[in-house]
This record gives sequence, structure tokens and C-alpha cells, in this order.
Amino acid sequence: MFSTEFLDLPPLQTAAGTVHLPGSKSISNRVLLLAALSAGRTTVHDLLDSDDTRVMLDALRQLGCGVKRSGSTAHITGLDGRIAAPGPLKLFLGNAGTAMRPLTAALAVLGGDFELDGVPRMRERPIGDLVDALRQLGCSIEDLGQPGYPPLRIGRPQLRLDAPIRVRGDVSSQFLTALLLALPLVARQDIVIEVVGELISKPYVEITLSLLARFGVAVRREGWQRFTLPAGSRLQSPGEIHVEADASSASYFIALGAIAATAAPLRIEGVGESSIQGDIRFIDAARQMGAEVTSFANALEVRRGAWPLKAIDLDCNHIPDAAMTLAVMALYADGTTTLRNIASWRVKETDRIAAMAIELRKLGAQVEEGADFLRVAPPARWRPAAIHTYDDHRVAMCFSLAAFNPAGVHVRILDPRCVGKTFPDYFEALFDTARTDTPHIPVICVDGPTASGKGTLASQLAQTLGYHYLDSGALYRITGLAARRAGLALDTAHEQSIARLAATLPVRFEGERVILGGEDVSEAIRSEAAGMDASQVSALPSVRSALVELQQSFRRLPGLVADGRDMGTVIFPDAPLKVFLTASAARRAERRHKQLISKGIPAKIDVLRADLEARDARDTQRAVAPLKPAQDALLLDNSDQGIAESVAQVLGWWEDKQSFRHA
Ligand SMILES: O=C(O)C1=C[C@@H](OP(=O)(O)O)[C@@H](O)[C@H](O)C1
Ligand SMILES: C=C(OP(=O)(O)O)C(=O)O
Repeated sequence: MFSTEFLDLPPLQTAAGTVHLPGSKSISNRVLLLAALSAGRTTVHDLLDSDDTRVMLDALRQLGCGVKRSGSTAHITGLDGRIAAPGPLKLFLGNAGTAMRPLTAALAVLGGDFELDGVPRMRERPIGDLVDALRQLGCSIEDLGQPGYPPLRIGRPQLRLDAPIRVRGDVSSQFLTALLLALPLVARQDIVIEVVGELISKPYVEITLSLLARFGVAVRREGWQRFTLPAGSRLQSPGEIHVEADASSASYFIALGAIAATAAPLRIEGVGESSIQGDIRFIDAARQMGAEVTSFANALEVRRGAWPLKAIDLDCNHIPDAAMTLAVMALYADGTTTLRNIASWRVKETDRIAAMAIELRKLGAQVEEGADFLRVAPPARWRPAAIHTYDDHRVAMCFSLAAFNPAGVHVRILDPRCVGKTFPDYFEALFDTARTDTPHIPVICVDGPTASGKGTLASQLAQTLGYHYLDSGALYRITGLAARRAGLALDTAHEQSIARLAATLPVRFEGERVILGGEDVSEAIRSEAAGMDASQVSALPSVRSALVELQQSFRRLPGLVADGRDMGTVIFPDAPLKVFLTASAARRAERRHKQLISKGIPAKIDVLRADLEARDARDTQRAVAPLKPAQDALLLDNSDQGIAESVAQVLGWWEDKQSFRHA
């Protein structure tokens, strides 16, 4: 997951390959709750691991439910309708509607002493219609803040089940879902629920009914107005259950295929057209816009059909979450797209109608916003934009698709971490399937002499930007180490053998760790001797050219920070930002001295300084790729700077190169 403050998306061009989607949020949280309330033990396969499921699991644990996880499988030991820990308990439910609403209903009918709360936005998401329905039933629920919104305190009920329970269905379908999931716990007699107003998001209620059936409860329904839980209903674990991949998450990749899978279809694994999730009907909308979609039992393949996409006018009430993706697809359409009947967007993770309108306009689109609709005309001129994401995973995910804009303008996604609500590895999945010409992939080069602090600077820059990191000096050190281990002297006589070895080095960087063929060699390559060896092998031209390709292969989406001595001059001559980092030999010797002493390694400052000067001389005078700043490099002397200051300085330069500084 990217936990950076922002994530810059370079211009993306095509899409290919296969994406494996995470489990459905709506199914995961329903199954977890049903398993927890049932009799018996349930093994849940392919469970979603995200913020929303984590808050549900934590709450269930607090309630005394047995939860064991191994990878994507969870074993839940059901409470059989009795809460092991009836409180007082405070349950924190983040921003998960699928946890807050159903848990409120289940705990209110079972009774105890519970306080349910969430993030600040959860306190703005309505729950009053559900609370009203539960109060009719005799549940004890107290508003602890603004009436009709969390936080809530739940006490012990005095249940009255004979009269039909009336619940409003026009603000959120989750209120009806919550009652349907909870009432089997007390169905000593037939319990009737009547929906007041037009029920929205109906397919989510179908998910509820179909999962209740898996747990042994057959709800009778008359249209979408009247639901009856038959007397004697009892939740019974099905033993094992598989969670389908998330159909709303699929929408981003269906759109990706429609926009950018030009050569071959993009394959989406985990969900097919026969899914029980209503958002799978996003496929129909995508097809209307021009996508070519083929469905398999548990997978989809999508490729670009019509281009530009075709503008549509669609009632989106049945696909409220996936429809946000259509608003971004509309940027690539041949006319104005209208998405209707989406009033519920205003009470979700953020006011989504307002948010989408503001952010789409930043890119240059013409947008009209109404109480329950959004109308989008594609940009006449695309503008680079920093997309505010409002702590809304779907805003972050759908706007990433704007990076395919034909103008090649950059798109910045602010707070990319918010995708953690339902799809923590969304951006990794995007970068696995998106393609762009190499020159579009940004590289920041940090070159400089030994002990200038370029490693620290470069790795911190990479961390801040969410970019890959190449410590090219380590490659020479690793080559030196591997050559020594192979018994090769580091001289011209052995140049070809060392070059062959270098070409096939099985190396990878895992954050700060350097892994060679499965062995962590981070410490081994950091010794002074390994540094001298590195300097020697780096003077052998064949070794350098063998390593060129290896180094260039680190240039992958979303970008790279590369540190070394010839990053800007030889390896990435087209890099958009090159920094040449220096510090006086005296200052570098001091730093190295401190570093060694802190590791308990004895060292003399004068000797270190003489060594550094000797290495500088060798590095600047060698025939191949001598150490010198690239012509277009910016010089940074950090003799009197702390690391934070250097990082800020380079980030400032990087910002100056981005066109959306004020977007
Ligand atoms: O029941 C569910 O799993 C959901 C129902 C929908 O909410 P509304 O019924 O509030 O539209 C949907 O937007 C949400 O992401 C999940
Ligand atoms: C509306 C959403 O979430 P929640 O389940 O919190 O309602 C959503 O995931 O788009």
C-alpha cells in the first residue's frame, strides 16, 4: 500500500496483463457478522483484508467471538446468538457502513452496554432511519451526539415483534440489510419488515438475502416493500464459504480495459458476470460506452472497443459505488454523460457528487451537478491536477484513470492511503497492468562522491514519493562481493568473468535491505573493504556495461530515485531531475567517523579523510564514466545541511518541475 502524502501518476498509455482482485467488502462483512452470530464454526476463504473488514473483525473479537486468521482465510467460531462480552464495550467502526449499520441492529436486538462510533465522517453519515426502526421494536438506543448519527449507546431491549417494523429505504439500503441480518436472532414468531419510500441500492439487499440463505434463513419477500422472516429462523453456519472478488473494485479495471487495453484484453480474476454483487452490472454500462467485455466463470476480459468512448445517460441507482467510475470514463467520451438517481452519493464517504464535480473540473471537464445527478462533458483542454480524495477510496481509485489522458498531463492523487478502506493494494495492481513508454517514467538521479549522504537522501526521497529505489553503489558492492566469493581477483585480467557474473546478479532491494540470491547481504556489503572492492570493479568497463541494463530495469512505475555516481550522466541521461550532492571531504570524513563509531567500529578521522580523497581522485579521473555532475544537474552542497533540509530542498526542486503546483 502507498502511505505517502501524495502519489504522482505519470502519463499512462496502455494496459495489459492480469489483475487479481481482493474480496468483496459487502460479502466479507456480511459473512463475518453472520458467522459470528451463527451456531457453529465457519471457515471464510478469500476474505477481504482492508480497513472495513479489520474494524468488523476487531469488533467481533471484542464481543468475545473466536477469530483466527491465516492469510486470506478466517475461522470464526459463532456466538450462537449470545454475546459473550455484553459490555460495557466501546466499538470503533472506522468509516465502514457495512459494520456500523448491521452491528447496531444486531447488538440492539441482543442487548448489552455498547457504544458504537467511527471516524469523524461516520458521525455525519445518517443512521436515524435504522434507529427509528429498532426503537419501534423496543430496542434501547441513545444518541450520544447529533440525533440520527453515530455515536450511539445501545442498552437492553424489551422486544415487541408482533407489529410490522417500518424502515425507510430511500437514504441507504444498509438499514434494511441491517434488520434482515439481525432479526433471525429473535425470530420466535414471523417478523415483518415494511419499507417506507422507494428502496435504493436494491442489489445490495439481494446480496443480503442470498447470504442469509447460505446461513439457513429463507426470507420471504413481496416486491421491495415487504419482507418476512419466518418464525423459527435460525442462523446456521454453512461450514465453509468463499468470498467473491469485489465487483465494485472490478469497475476500475473494467474501465482500464475499456480505455487502454488496445492490443490484447486485460484479464480480471475473481469475479464473473454471474456474481451475486449488483455492481457487476457496471459491465452493462461499460459496454454501452464501448468496452468489449467477455465473461468467464470467475473472470472477465476487457478490451477497448469504441474509441472515443460513447457518452451515456444512465440511471445508476442499482450501481451506486461503481457508477463513480463512469464519471471518470466520461472524460474520454464523445459527448456529455449524465449519471442519474445518485442522491445517496451525498451521504457516503464524502459528498461524492460535490467531490466528483470539483475534481473533474480541475482536469478541465465541464460538470453540472444536481441534487441527484451529475453531468460530465470531457475537457476541451486537459489540465494537470492534484486530486483531493476526501478520505474516499473510490475518489482515489477512479481518478487514477485520468492518467491515461491523451494530452499526457500529470495527475497527482492526494492521500492515496485512503484506498485501504476496500483495496489496499490498488495502486500496485494498477502499476502492474498499466504500461507507458519508458521516457514517461520519472527518474530522480542523486549522484555524488562517497559519504555525501546520497543513499540516505535518495531512499528518503523514494519513500516520500512512493517511488522505487536503486542504490547503484550497492550493485557494484554486490558484484565485488560475488566476485570475491567466486575467487576472482578484481582486475582487468578477470574483467570478462566478473562482467558475466554481474549480468546475472540475482539482486533485489527490499526497502533498506539488499538481498542477493535470497541472502540478506546488507551488512556484508557495507564494510569499508567492500567499498574499496566496489570502486575497483566499477572501473572495469565491461562490468559497467553489464550493469547498465540491470540498473535501467529498475525504472518502473510509478517512478524511480536512483543514487550513484553516473546515474544522471550515463544510466538515465533523460532523467527529469538530476541532483549532484557534495560536501567537503572534512565533513564527509566526520560523518563517516560518527557512523563507524556508533557501530562500535574503531576509526581515525584523518585516515578516513585520506581514503575519501583517494577515492574521489580515482572516481573523478577514471576513463569510463568519471564522477562528474551531469550538465543539467543541480548542485547541492549539504556540508551545512541536515538530512531533512536536503530532502526538502530536492522535493522543492521536484515540485517546481511538476505542472500542478497550484492545481
Ligand atoms: O450494503 C452494502 O454492502 C452497501 C450498500 C450501498 O450503500 P447504500 O445502500 O447506502 O447505497 C453501497 O454504497 C455500500 O458501499 C455497500
Ligand atoms: C459507500 C461505501 O461504503 P460503506 O460500506 O461504508 O457504505 C463504499 O464503499 O463506496
